[in-house]
Formats: sequence, C-alpha cells, structure tokens
Amino acid sequence: MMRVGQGFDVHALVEGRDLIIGGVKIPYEKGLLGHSDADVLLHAICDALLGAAALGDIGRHFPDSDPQYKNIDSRVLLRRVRDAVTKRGWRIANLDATVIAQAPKLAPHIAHMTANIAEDLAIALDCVNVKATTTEHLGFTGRGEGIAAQAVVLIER
Ligand SMILES: Nc1ccn([C@@H]2O[C@H](COP(=O)(O)O)[C@@H](O)[C@H]2O)c(=O)n1
Ligand SMILES: C[C@@]1(CO)OP(=O)(O)OP(=O)(O)OC[C@H]1O
Repeated sequence: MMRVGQGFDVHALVEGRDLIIGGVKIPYEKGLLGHSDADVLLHAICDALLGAAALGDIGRHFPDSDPQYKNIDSRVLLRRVRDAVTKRGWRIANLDATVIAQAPKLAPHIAHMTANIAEDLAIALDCVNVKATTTEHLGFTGRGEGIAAQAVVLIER
C-alpha cells in the first residue's frame, strides 16, 4: 500500500532572527519569524509526512501555544514526525520539496539541507530532493516579505 502527502508552509522574513532552512543556518540580513526556529522547509516536510499517514498537521502535534516548542530546533520536530509515521508501519519511499525564496541564494546550501533531511528521516540521500525557486520578484516571496516551502512525500507499507 502506498500513500502520498503534501505540505506547504510560509514564514515572514524579519530582522533580528536567524535564517534556518532545512536545518542549515544561512548567513542573511533577516531570518524567519515563528514560535519555533521557523524552519519553513522542515515544517512543510512534517506536514507532508503527517498528511500521507492521515495524522493531521504540525500544529496539532506541536501547538504554537505550548512553551516547550518556543524556538525549538525543527529537526527535533521532524524526527518526532518520522517516529509517529514509522511506528504505524510506514516506510518513507521518497521526498521532493521546493523552497520559494527571492533571496538569499540557496543553491550553495541545498546539499547540506538534503543531508540533514535524509539523516533525520533515516532514509538514503537519493530518496531526498530539495529545490529552490524565486517568484521573479512577484508576490510576497518576490518582495522578500517571507519564504514559502512545499513538499511531497510517498510512504509505503
Ligand atoms: N532563493 C533561491 C532561488 C533560486 N535558486 C536557484 O536559482 C535557479 C533559478 O531560479 P528561478 O526562480 O529564476 O527559476 C533555481 O533553479 C535554483 O537553483 C537559488 O539558489 N536560491
Ligand atoms: C512549528 C510550530 C511549533 O509550535 O510553530 P511555528 O514556528 O510557528 O511554525 P508553524 O509552521 O506555524 O507550525 C506550528 C507549530 O507546530
């Protein structure tokens, strides 16, 4: 049996916060705002996994009203989501994700993000693909007001 899941997330770019995407701290003048470390890519992946396993969404598992998640490393959340999915007998087949950001240039960091995600999900590197795109200066991402991410995963058992 196979199941597919998709995830989407957005966080605002603000001054005075670190920019952490895919578990990589990226040098930039702004960072993403959130209750957690606001790792928009890992949140989209969490939602895709939860969606595939019919387990709801990230906010249901880790409420943003709960102080235990304040500034939490989203890699911790991703590993908890992996455990929730795999303990129900699912195996993660592959994952594809896109980060939508006008800036900064993410290409130099994609391999590091991919390695982090593969490690946290305990799957092979060639089962994980991360892409980046601008929106050609259009919309909130294009104006640099925020960064979005989308993810699709396939799970099987
Ligand atoms: N923040 C980003 C956005 C894009 N890239 C890379 O640039 C390529 C071209 O992007 P377009 O939006 O013009 O299609 C894209 O394929 C990415 O490899 C990036 O590194 N960082
Ligand atoms: C990750 C959580 C953790 O409290 O907080 P945020 O950083 O605000 O991120 P969001 O993508 O809005 O998901 C909600 C929460 O689960």
